[in-house]
Amino acid sequence: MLDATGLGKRYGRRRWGLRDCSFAVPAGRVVAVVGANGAGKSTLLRLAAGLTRPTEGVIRLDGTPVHRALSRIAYVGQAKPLYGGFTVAETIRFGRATNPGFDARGTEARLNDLGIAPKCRISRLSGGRRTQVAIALALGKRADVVLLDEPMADLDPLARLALMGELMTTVEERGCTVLVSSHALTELADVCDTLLLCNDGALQVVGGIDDLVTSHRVLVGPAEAYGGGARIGEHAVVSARTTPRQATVLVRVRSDTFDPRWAVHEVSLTDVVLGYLRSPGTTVVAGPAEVAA
Ligand SMILES: Nc1ncnc2c1ncn2[C@@H]1O[C@H](COP(=O)(O)OP(=O)(O)OP(=O)(O)O)[C@@H](O)[C@H]1O
Repeated sequence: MLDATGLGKRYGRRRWGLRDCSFAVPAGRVVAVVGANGAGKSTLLRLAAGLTRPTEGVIRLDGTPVHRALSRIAYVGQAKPLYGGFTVAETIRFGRATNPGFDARGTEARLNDLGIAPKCRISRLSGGRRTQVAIALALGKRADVVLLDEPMADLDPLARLALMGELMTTVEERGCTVLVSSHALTELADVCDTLLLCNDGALQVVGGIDDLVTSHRVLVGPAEAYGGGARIGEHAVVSARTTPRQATVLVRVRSDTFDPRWAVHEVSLTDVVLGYLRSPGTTVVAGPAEVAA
């Protein structure tokens, strides 16, 4: 279980990168960490990696503060710190020398499958190839928690699919927990089961993606059917977009009963994320039991 209580990180004297952040993610989950630019995603992942200490609160892995559990955590940040002068084979040897239990053979095989030969020099690889090496090294560590910050940013569509497939296989085989921060919501929806949505330095939504998708609907109807309130019937309004003629409203549903003036649409992860990002004041935070369900 990776859990945080009252977690916060302040940069300098006044600027909070993240504040009052509490969640609990059981082992074996694949977590989408999403939010606007500057929302606090990288800060959260660096705190989870033990690379930066919290200003307040705590983040633990199975009850131990993460900075005392570093051998169980693998992290790939946005800057991929590989030695340009090393070959891929030397990089793998370095991984084995610095991480007990490192899967050198599996890492080499994984990179070979991607067409990255052991003798390739890191400095000669493209940005996307370097990302693939960095991720292969992180997975080779056989860690209990894998943290990937924007891993898809410089991967082509096929490489993104391959990465998502690899993450699913790794989680199925090893039961580890994966946190992936990304703006690629469609790819995340295919592989992630849990959502952590950061908004302006706070955790706005925490929960199981299936639960979130089944408990929300988009209602489309005539503008006069929506009075601008916090509810439509018994359903809680998350956010609304209106034109003089039409209202499009994301609601958190309370029942199957809807005013017949509304066309009711099922939602995707993207609909949920965009709806909450448009409405920073609306928060949904599931307890550990709900995330675990
Ligand atoms: N080292 C730092 N020093 C000062 N402020 C920082 C530092 N790192 C992050 N911040 C600030 O903390 C806030 C959160 O930044 P963070 O990088 O965690 O956001 P993010 O959600 O990962 O953004 P992006 O999607 O653009 O990568 C921002 O306001 C950012 O300017």
